[in-house]
Order: sequence, then structure tokens, then C-alpha cells
Amino acid sequence: MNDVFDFSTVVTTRRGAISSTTSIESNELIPIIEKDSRTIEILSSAVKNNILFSHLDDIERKQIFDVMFPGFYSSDEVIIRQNERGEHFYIIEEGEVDVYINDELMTSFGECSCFGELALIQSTPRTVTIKAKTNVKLWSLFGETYRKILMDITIKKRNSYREFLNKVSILQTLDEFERLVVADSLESIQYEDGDIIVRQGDPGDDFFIIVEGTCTVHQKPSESSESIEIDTLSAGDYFGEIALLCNRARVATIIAKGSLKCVKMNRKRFERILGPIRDILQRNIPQYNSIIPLDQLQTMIISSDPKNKEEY
Ligand SMILES: Nc1ncnc2c1ncn2[C@@H]1O[C@@H]2COP(=O)(O)O[C@H]2[C@H]1O
Repeated sequence: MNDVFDFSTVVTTRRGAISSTTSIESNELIPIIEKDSRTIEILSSAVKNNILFSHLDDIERKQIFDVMFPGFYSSDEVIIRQNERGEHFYIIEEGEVDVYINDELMTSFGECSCFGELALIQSTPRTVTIKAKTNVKLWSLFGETYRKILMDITIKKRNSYREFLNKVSILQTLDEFERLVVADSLESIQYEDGDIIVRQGDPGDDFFIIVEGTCTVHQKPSESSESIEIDTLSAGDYFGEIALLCNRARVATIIAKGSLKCVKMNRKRFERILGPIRDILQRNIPQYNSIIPLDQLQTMIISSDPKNKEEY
């Protein structure tokens, strides 16, 4: 088969039936194809380390999975052909494929693998030919649909975070554009009363800003001592920067007090996007009412600051 979406075959299959449509900013309706939990697991695991999905949270990723449609290829059928324009990205659910460059077999891969991601960025000539080695079931994503949904996610995210980020004091020195870039990089996350968000001594990879609710800060002066509540944080406050700035374990435990809504960004984005406020974050550290000394952290920050790293 080719990769044109054939509605007639899809509606009649049990798995992969169209259940409804999703609407995006442009009011366009895109069919949603139902997927069972095994398929969702395969799709999630296939895109886990894929850069084109890594900035999406679970809900956004689900939005993309919703619009992926099934394709079936018999053994020896060509799925994509080298030098032809590519419009689709694929994830293999069952079966194996062979990869050829200039008719020479390069490699094979199977279930949970994905290919054709350049088509998600722009329609571009394929760099390889991929042929079904066995009968193959895969899920396809039309590049233009991915781009439209992504644009929609970006617009909605920017609109929903614009006002909030304008009020976060640590971001005040950023200009409007820089704040929108912060909005793009945020993942929203919800906690219930008593949830431990970060734990003293654990490694840390995320920076958090509180959107709604409060949380308490706890510290143990030493491994064997009891934890003491030392602070309360609320909407607009941030936490988690010390582990990232100093490349060290968390210096405090943060626990949700009631239901708590946060946004977070991972280390990579923190380093890329919050560079302009790094100095302010650093300067604020000694102001914490900490029962473990934080002043020696300054030297660690200086040595872990990329600005101070020698080039090799
Ligand atoms: N009084 C405090 N002392 C130390 N850390 C605090 C305090 N209040 C809030 N925090 C935050 O608690 C976070 C725990 O994780 P980090 O060590 O990455 O970064 C820490 C700070 O952002």
C-alpha cells in the first residue's frame, strides 16, 4: 500500500477506528484514530529519545499519537524510496524493515523503531529506501499535521502562560520574546497533598515554578537527623535551581501542601533558555533561610558555569 490515508479500511477495523476529530486553532478538523494501550506503549517508547517529541508533555504527545493512522505493508513492499519527497513519519508496531542506500542493504530494524522524521520538519527528499522485510504494521504521521498541531500547542501554551510568566519576579529582567521562549519550554505538572516533588540528596534534573498552590521546604542538617520544615513557597516562586546550577544533589526536600500546580523545565532547556537570569538565580542562593550552609556552593557554581569553562 502507499501511505495515503485510506479511511474505508480504517473505519472497519477494530483497532485503529476513527473515534472523533481534534480541532486546532485554524478550526481544521483532524480525525482521531483510537489506539489500544499496547499501541500507545509502542508509540511512546519509539519516540522516547526522539528530539522532535522530547519537548512535548504527555498530553501533547497524546495529541500527536491520536492523529497517527495505521498502515500495512507486505514483505518486500517499499515504504519510502530514496530521493522521493517524504511527507510522513513512521513508527513500526509489528514486523521488520530493511534500510537501503543506493540499493545496498545497510541495516534492518523492527518493532518500536521510527523512521522518516525529517518529514516532520519539512517535506524533504528521503535519504534511504526502506522496504518491508516481513509483513509490517506501522503508524504514520503526516508531517503537515504534526507541524499544525505543534503550532497550535505553541500558540495555546504562549497564551496560557503569558500572563502568569509576566508576574513571576525571577523572570522580570527577561524581555517579552525571552518570556515566550520560556513558555514554549514549560511542561505543566500537577501534585497532590503530601507528594514529594524533590528530595534532599537525590540527583536533580528539573527546575520548577509554582503556578498555583503551596509547598513546604524541608531540610535535614545531617543524614541521621530529623527533617525540619524551613520554608513555604507559593505561586510565582521557583525551586530546583541549585542542583542544576551547581551540578550537585538536591539541598532540600519540597513537599506539596494541598494540590499544587507547577511548570517545570529540564536541565538542557534551563541551561539554554534561562542563561540570561543565571546570575540572578546564583545571587539569590545565599538568601535562602537554609540550615545547611549554602555559601560554599558559590565556588561550585563558578566552576560549573559554562562561561568559566576553558575551551578544549
Ligand atoms: N531555605 C532553602 N534552603 C535551600 N533550598 C531551598 C530553600 N528554600 C527553597 N529551596 C529550594 O529547594 C530546592 C531543592 O532542590 P535544589 O537543591 O535543586 O534547589 C533548592 C532550592 O531551589
